[in-house]
Amino acid sequence: MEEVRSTTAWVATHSSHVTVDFTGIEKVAENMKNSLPKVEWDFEGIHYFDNGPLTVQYLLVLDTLNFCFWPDEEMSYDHLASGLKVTLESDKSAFDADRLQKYTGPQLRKMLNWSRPLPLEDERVRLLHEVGLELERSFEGKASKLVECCDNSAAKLVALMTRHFPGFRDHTVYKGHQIFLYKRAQIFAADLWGAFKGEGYGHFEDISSITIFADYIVPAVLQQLGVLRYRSSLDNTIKKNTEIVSGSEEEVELRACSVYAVEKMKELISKKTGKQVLSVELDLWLWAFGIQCPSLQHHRTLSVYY
Ligand SMILES: Nc1nc2c(c(CN[C@H]3C=C[C@H](O)[C@@H]3O)cn2[C@@H]2O[C@H](COP(=O)(O)O)[C@@H](O)[C@H]2O)c(=O)[nH]1
Repeated sequence: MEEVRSTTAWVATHSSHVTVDFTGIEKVAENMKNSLPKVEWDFEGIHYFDNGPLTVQYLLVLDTLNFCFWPDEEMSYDHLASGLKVTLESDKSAFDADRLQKYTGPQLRKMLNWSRPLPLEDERVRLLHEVGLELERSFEGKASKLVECCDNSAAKLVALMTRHFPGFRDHTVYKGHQIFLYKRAQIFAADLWGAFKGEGYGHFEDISSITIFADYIVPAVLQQLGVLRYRSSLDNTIKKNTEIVSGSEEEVELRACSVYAVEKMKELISKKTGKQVLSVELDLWLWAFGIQCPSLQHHRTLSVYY
């Protein structure tokens, strides 16, 4: 995760389209210092949970598919989480590694109770197959084995995920430098931590090492809070819902500056309160705020990473 931290900081100090506003960070930190808002994991009540290895399998499948909902206005993360939950409740072997390798687009639609093609459906199917195959080859088909290999380290888990599953390698090149964001790999660690309440499969000694998960909701919230400022051309692009190309300077800056800004916010809140704040806690608060704000306009990039 050090790579995520240092490379996103590099983007923030070389950015052309997005600026991190330290006065904005100061204001948010000042507001938060007296009442650190805690958002419960699964505040929506949409996830599968049985306190065992099947929950780990569920979360891995969920985060394999946890990207790009916006092209269909009615599709959202909630549909995915609850659709997979219902599927697993009615068929406990639905996410066995051999079955993951065989799903088709129409079968995935059925799982999510969806009648039209899903956004990036072929990519979703390909990534499911990839995860099933590698789980079978290296982890006896079980996501729980993968987690057991990590010695209660979230950093090790992210490293293992990105080593074994190419679809989780969320990195890019910006102004000649390799930038790491690792959104879905980190969110998998955070989901385990949240679901198991920091115990069992969710026990990570270094949960403080993970950063926020750079998606399309958090940058929009940060802009609304005055923490990020956009150049007018980027602002117009977002307001007009014009697509931003994956890997473009604008896209990388939106994501990387979000990670960097929340790291700075976290340091400031910790300094003001004398208490350790986690990026994952700030992320959940920002994200929950964002999805409850339907007028929030976010950037649109077709991507399998977020
Ligand atoms: N930064 C950040 N991004 C997150 C999440 C989550 C869900 N986390 C669950 C874990 C525990 C909680 O109870 C949450 O339910 C999804 N996303 C991203 O949002 C986008 C979908 O948005 P919309 O189109 O409106 O459904 C998409 O990029 C998706 O990947 C998060 O926590 N943090």
